[in-house]
Amino acid sequence: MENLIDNGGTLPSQVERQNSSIPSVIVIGGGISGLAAARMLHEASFKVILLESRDRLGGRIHTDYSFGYPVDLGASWLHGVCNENPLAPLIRGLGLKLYRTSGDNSVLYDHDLESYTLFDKEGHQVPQQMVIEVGDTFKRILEETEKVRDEHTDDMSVLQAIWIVLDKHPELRQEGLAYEVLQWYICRMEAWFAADADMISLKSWDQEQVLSGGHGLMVQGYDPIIKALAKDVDIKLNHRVTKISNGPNKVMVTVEDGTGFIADAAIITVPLGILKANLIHFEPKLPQWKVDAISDLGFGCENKIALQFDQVFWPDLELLGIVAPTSYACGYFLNLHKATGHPVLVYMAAGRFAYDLEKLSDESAAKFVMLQLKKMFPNATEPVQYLVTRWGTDPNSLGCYSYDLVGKPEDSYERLRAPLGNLFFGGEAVSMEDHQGSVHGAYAAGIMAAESCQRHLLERLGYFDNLHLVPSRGAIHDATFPLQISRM
Ligand SMILES: Cc1cc2nc3c(=O)[nH]c(=O)nc-3n(C[C@H](O)[C@H](O)[C@H](O)COP(=O)(O)OP(=O)(O)OC[C@H]3O[C@@H](n4cnc5c(N)ncnc54)[C@H](O)[C@@H]3O)c2cc1C
Repeated sequence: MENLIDNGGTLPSQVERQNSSIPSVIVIGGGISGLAAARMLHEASFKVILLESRDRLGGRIHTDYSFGYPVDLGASWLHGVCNENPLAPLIRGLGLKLYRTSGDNSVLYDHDLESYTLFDKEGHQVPQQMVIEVGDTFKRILEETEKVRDEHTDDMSVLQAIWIVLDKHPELRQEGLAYEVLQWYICRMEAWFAADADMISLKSWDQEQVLSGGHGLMVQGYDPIIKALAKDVDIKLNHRVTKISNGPNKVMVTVEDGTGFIADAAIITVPLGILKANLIHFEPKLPQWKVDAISDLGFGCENKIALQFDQVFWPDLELLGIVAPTSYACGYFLNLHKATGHPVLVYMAAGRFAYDLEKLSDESAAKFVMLQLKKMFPNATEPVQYLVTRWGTDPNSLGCYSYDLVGKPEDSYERLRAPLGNLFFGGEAVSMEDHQGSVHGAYAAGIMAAESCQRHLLERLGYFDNLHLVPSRGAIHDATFPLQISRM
C-alpha cells in the first residue's frame, strides 16, 4: 500500500496502488486486537499497514521493565487458564508461565482472592473468620439481587439492588468492622468492572461467560505476546489517526500531521474511550445507531501503583486489603512476590477513586499508598522505585475497559461491532460472548474483524483464486506444548 498523500490531506491527482492485485487494509491501533487483525491479514497475504498513536505497541497491555524485570501496568491476568482460551496456543508456543491465583470456583469479584488478609484503617488485622463470614453474606446478598432483578422490569444499578435486599433482609445488614468488610467486597466487585457499583447494570453484571480454568497471572508479563504478534507486520508508531473517510471503494485514513493513507478497507481497534471522546472524525458521519452504541456502553478506569522494595516485609499472601466505611476508600495490594519472586507490591484502584488518584502527582500517589502500607506494616521500608499509571487521562485510552451501564440496550455490542461498508470494528469492547474487557476478548475480536474484512474484500474484489480465506497461523500458533501453570 502506498502512502499516497503527503501533508494537506487532499487526494493527489494520480492515485495508484503499488500492486493493484493485492487487497490492502489499514489497521488502526496497535493493541492486541489490532495486532491480531494485522498479523492474520499479513499471513493471508494481504497488504497491511498498522497505524499506532503511541511510541510503543501493546496499548492497554503495557509491560514495564524499569524495575529490571517485567511488571504489567495494564492487563496482567489471563482470565480462563484453559486450552479453549484463544490465547492458549500463543502462550503455549512462546513457553510463557502462568501463576494461577484462583480456580474454577471463583466468582467475578474474587478472581485473585485465594490467599489474602485484610486490615482496618488503623492497620489492625481483621479477624479471618469475620472476612469469611462477611464474604458468605455478600454472596447471599448477591443471590438475593437476582430476585430483585426478576421483580423489576427496568434495569437498576447493582448498588441500588443491594440496598433493596438489605432493606428487605435486616439479618444480612452488617455493622462496624463487618460493614467495612462488606464495603471491601463491593470494592473488589468494582475492580472487576473498573466502575462503581452505582454505575453497573443489575441486568447484565453476572451474564458474562467466564472461561474455565480460573485466573492466572502472566509471570513474564504480556509483552512477549505483543512482540510475537508484531513480528514482520508493517507498523507505524507515533501515527495518531484523526480522520477516516469511508468511500464506496476505498478508505482514506488521515493522521495528525495531515499525512493520508489509502486502502481497500480499514479496521479500527482504538479504545471505546477514544470513540466516546470523538477524537476521530468520520466522513461520512457515523450513523446514529452506531453513535448510540458508543454512548450506551460504559468505559471504566483502573489504576496501578507498582512499588519496588529492596526486601520483602509483608506476609506470603497474594492480596493485602484495606477495609473502610465506603467501597471508595477501601483498597488492596497485589503481592507480585508470590507469583514472580520479585519484591513488588501493586496497589490497585478502580472507578471514581482511580480517576481521583490521577489528580495527584506520581510522588503524592506513591506517598498516599505508602501511608496505608506503613499502617499495616510499621517496619515497611521506602520503595526503591515506583510506577503510577494514568489510564483515565491518557489520550490514547481515556479509560480502561468497557462494562455494562445501567439501562444498556441489549444489542449495543452488536451495533458497536457492525461494519460500515469498508470499515470494520475490532477491539476489546466488540468481543463476542461477553468477553469484553479482557485480553483474550480483544484478541478474538481482532481476529473476527480481520476475518469479516477479509471475506468482504475477497468477495468485493473477486480474489478467491489466489488468496487463502483461512490464514496459515505460523509456528507460534502451531506449537503443542502444554500450558505452564504454577500453583495448580
Ligand atoms: C489497568 C488495566 C488492567 C487490566 N487488567 C486486565 C487483566 O488482568 N486481564 C485481562 O484480560 N484484561 C485486563 N485489562 C483489559 C485489557 O488490557 C484490554 O481489554 C485489552 O488489552 C484491549 O486491547 P485492544 O487492542 O482492544 O485495545 P488497546 O490495547 O487499547 O489498543 C488500542 C490501541 O489504539 C491506539 N490508539 C488510540 N487512539 C488512536 C488513534 N487516534 N490513532 C491510532 N492509534 C490509536 C492506542 O494507543 C492503543 O495502542 C486491563 C486493562 C487495564 C487498563
